[in-house]
Amino acid sequence: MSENEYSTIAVDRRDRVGVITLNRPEALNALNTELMGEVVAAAQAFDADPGIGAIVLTGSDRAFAAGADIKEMADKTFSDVVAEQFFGAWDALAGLRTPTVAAVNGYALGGGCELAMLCDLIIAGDTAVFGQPEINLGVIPGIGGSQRLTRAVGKAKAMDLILTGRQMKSDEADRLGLVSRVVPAENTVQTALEIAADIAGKSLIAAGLAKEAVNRAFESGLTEGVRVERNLFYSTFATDDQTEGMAAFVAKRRPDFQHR
Ligand SMILES: CCCCCCCCCCCCC[C@H](O)CC(=O)SCCNC(=O)CCNC(=O)[C@H](O)C(C)(C)COP(=O)(O)OP(=O)(O)OC[C@H]1O[C@@H](n2cnc3c(N)ncnc32)[C@H](O)[C@@H]1OP(=O)(O)O
Repeated sequence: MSENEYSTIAVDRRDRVGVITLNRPEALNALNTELMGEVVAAAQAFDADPGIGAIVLTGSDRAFAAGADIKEMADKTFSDVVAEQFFGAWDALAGLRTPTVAAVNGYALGGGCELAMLCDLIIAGDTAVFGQPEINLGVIPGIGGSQRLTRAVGKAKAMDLILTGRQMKSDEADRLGLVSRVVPAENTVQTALEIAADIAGKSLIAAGLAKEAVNRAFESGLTEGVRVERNLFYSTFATDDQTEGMAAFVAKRRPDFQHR
């Protein structure tokens, strides 16, 4: 779809940074099937564009996303949700090569917190609140929240947040390592754009390999993870970017990465 054909998101491009803004303010950016489909379509389009080196995902001042759309789920049955192909959308986001940066102000709850945790970096405004309140609805996190939150903050805090459904403010999220940085809410998006532009100025190949290596830590034991990292490191020496990067340092000049 072209950038102006989306109805639940706004899509923008700032040089080498793709920007996706959730745009369902009437429902605090609740994640319904239409919105998730559009987010994935826009993100995959940016991911396929060699001119894009990073993707920023953001919402409004009041809400990044207040969760999956409860009104869309309320009448679903066990068979309905088992049959839904909804999870494919989330798997597609998790599989992006391009580094992703979530810029979070306001509510990131349930699926909203899970969506932020699918991103590689989370830049939180000081008004951001995170949580997995699904238990209040008689359900549990369903898109990785119990897995990614536990790996991010540890069992004790994850159990606290998931069993009580409480909200966690940005300072606690920062202390626990759930978020990358906390900034004044008025600076959240601009800071995320600046960080994304910084990443987009690196070698796109090296950034993709670095992302794969870090994510492998979620999937492997230490020995296997170090082995994978080592092979990915070796592979950087097959790229022109490694040659250019190291030659630029020696010559005391900025590298001109060509992403190959
Ligand atoms: C994904 C959909 C589809 C597909 C089917 C397949 C199902 C299986 C796949 C889905 C798996 C999902 C897994 C996920 O882990 C599950 C969840 O995310 S469950 C939802 C978790 N989130 C919440 O429980 C938060 C709910 N919201 C609130 O508690 C409050 O709104 C708030 C955030 C504390 C803010 O409170 P207030 O400031 O008082 O604002 P309001 O409550 O009045 O809200 C304003 C307006 O927005 C509507 N709204 C808010 N949150 C949601 C939501 N999650 N879904 C739908 N609508 C929401 C709210 O109803 C108000 O609208 P209005 O009533 O004025 O029309």
